[in-house]
Amino acid sequence: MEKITILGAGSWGTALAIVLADNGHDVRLWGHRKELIEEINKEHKNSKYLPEINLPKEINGFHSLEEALIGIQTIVLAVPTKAIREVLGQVCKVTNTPLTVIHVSKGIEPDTLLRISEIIKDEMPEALLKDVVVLSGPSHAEEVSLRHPTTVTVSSESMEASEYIQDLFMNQHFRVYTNPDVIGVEIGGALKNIIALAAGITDGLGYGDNAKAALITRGLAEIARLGSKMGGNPLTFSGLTGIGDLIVTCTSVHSRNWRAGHMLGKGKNLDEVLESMGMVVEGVRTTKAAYQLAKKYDVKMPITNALYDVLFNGVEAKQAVDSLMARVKTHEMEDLVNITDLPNL
Ligand SMILES: NC(=O)C1=CN([C@@H]2O[C@H](COP(=O)(O)OP(=O)(O)OC[C@H]3O[C@@H](n4cnc5c(N)ncnc54)[C@H](OP(=O)(O)O)[C@@H]3O)[C@@H](O)[C@H]2O)C=CC1
Ligand SMILES: O=C(CO)COP(=O)(O)O
Repeated sequence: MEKITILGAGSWGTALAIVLADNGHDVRLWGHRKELIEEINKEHKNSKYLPEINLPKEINGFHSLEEALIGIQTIVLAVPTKAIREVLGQVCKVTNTPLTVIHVSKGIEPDTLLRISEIIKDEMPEALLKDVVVLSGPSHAEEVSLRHPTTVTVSSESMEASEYIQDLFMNQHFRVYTNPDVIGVEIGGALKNIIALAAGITDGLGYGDNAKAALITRGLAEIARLGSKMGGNPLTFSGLTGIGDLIVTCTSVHSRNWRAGHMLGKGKNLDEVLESMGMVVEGVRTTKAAYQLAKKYDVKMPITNALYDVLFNGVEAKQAVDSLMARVKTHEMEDLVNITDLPNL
């Protein structure tokens, strides 16, 4: 049995607390809202984020970060990307113990263009950081908390750390793979949210499955184009953290990004949508970051650019789709195959 503290008592932090509690670990769930922590401890519920679920009584909620970290060597960081620096800053003030940091967030920081493992290294002194491990894959909290079959991948520069985390989480309902490609895993997990927003938009506009299949496929092409230029293994994008997460996020009603996109497609404006969600929609900030990354790496990302125009430049969703369809003709495998090398079929 290990002692683990999860930072962030939202949907995903709470669902992962259930997995770890089911595996017999001593799980502490830290959240910054006192009422929520009291509800977890007294009623074994998290009514805001997973209202249908009764939590295992073994999950202990903490409101004091200092108390939550006493005797702890492993933490799970389950807050939105934009809160990571703030939370880690608080962590570094209240512990002296080197930590294995498992992060489960899916985003990229605009402007710095750092991936989450890079933000963690940037924010924590080396003496406090033992290992960084990312856990990612097609895994909606709503289904994990019901113990429905789910598969994810963990990745770290240290295979030993990856295998340690694999063992912590793995059970009959939650199957964990390892993959040494941290860049590919983090880029796939972050960028699929952009495509999910776009898929929500086309669904909201009333376009059908053809449009969604096109977005998933061409979305994967642009994610893989950027991700491999950044140093990711192209094969990672055909795995759980690439196409796997892209499928689940673009097709599931649980997806916050898809739901936000759906409202945009129905004509709501971005502020109204984010206000009504009450949960993090990572794809919005990540669209900004990916737009900047595409420029930096000189990679074509037409779907990302179109979504950027809808979110930040006031372009109508339908007009953005029309412009994507009217792009100059091209070869499907434009970056992978030199057209003159193709066999003359
Ligand atoms: N939900 C899911 O199925 C999955 C989510 N993820 C990723 O996990 C990350 C978290 O997502 P998710 O759990 O869905 O998000 P939620 O919006 O459900 O929960 C986020 C939690 O973080 C808390 N929080 C926000 N800012 C701070 C802060 N500054 N200090 C302390 N706590 C803070 C929120 O508190 P408050 O209530 O006050 O807002 C809330 O408890 C995201 O990056 C997401 O992409 C990954 C896989 C699956
Ligand atoms: O990453 C997720 C599922 O794997 C969750 O996606 P959403 O944030 O869109 O709900």
